[in-house]
Amino acid sequence: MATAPITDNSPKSLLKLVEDKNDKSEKKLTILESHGYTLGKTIGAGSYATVKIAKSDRHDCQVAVKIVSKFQAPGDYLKKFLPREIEVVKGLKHPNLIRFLQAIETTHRVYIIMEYAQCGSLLDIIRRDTFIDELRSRRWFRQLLEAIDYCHGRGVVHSYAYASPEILKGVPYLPQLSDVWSMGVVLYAMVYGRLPFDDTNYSQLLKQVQNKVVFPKEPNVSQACRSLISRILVPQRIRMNIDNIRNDTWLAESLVTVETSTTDIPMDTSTIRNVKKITNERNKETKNTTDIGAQIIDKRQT
Ligand SMILES: Nc1ncnc2c1ncn2[C@@H]1O[C@H](COP(=O)(O)OP(=O)(O)OP(=O)(O)O)[C@@H](O)[C@H]1O
Repeated sequence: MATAPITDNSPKSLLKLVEDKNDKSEKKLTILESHGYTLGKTIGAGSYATVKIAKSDRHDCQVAVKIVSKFQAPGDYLKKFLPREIEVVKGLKHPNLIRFLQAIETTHRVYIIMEYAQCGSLLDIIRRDTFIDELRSRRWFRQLLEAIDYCHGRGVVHSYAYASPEILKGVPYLPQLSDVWSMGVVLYAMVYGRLPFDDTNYSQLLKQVQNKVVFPKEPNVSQACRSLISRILVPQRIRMNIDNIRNDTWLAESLVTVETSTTDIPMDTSTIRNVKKITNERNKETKNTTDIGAQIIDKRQT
């Protein structure tokens, strides 16, 4: 009895094709995909994490995904500091702070989903522009001030990597005033594009922070701005507080010029984030005990 040859069009091979198709559509989704996130390119890397951009179906926008590998990050960071940071940032909702959206933990990784800052970190912007002109510095410093004030109001102190003299000396200190010191360091870093103190050597740093702050000749920074910095970078008993700063002449100066300027601020939704890191790597332990990872996003005032 003659038998029909098996051709490519035979039911069997068609069936095989269908099976292949099914295999593809049933491909296992990654954990992020199953939560509605499609990962894109890498946009940055920190000490323990890689940060990638992603498209979120749920939020219908781009988000940043911080991916912490459990095999690379130290135990203390994973068990103590990271969970604490997540707990704290969950409760913070302010227009000048990067919004925390979700944390997902798997056996291998922790994913932190957050608002995406289009222009990267403040460090990225300083690196790109060498220093930040006073108009932008003033606007961003105001936003920093309001964000920090908001955090303080919620009992959250954000001690940046820029430790105040009282923290370096290990004497009793007022956390809010230490944050003010750190803000002074950030303002200095913005307008000069460098740090006021050399933090590579602890004993030198300790000496420097107790001396009068020194200003370089270049770039040219206004007397009013220098005066503000030099009233912040002083011992805590004479340091300005947030309310004093809010009413400072330099900071209170009108923003009208900023809003109408055509040359200023090339970015529409320019962002500052991660103000804590304009510097060399610092003592992680000190930083992680207090750091809430404040990130500032500039939602340009209109
Ligand atoms: N929400 C975000 N939007 C845009 N870029 C981001 C965001 N979060 C992080 N990045 C980018 O990824 C980089 C690494 O961020 P990450 O938070 O991991 O580390 P870091 O805080 O800068 O450094 P470290 O962890 O070493 O202190 C940042 O410097 C920034 O360029």
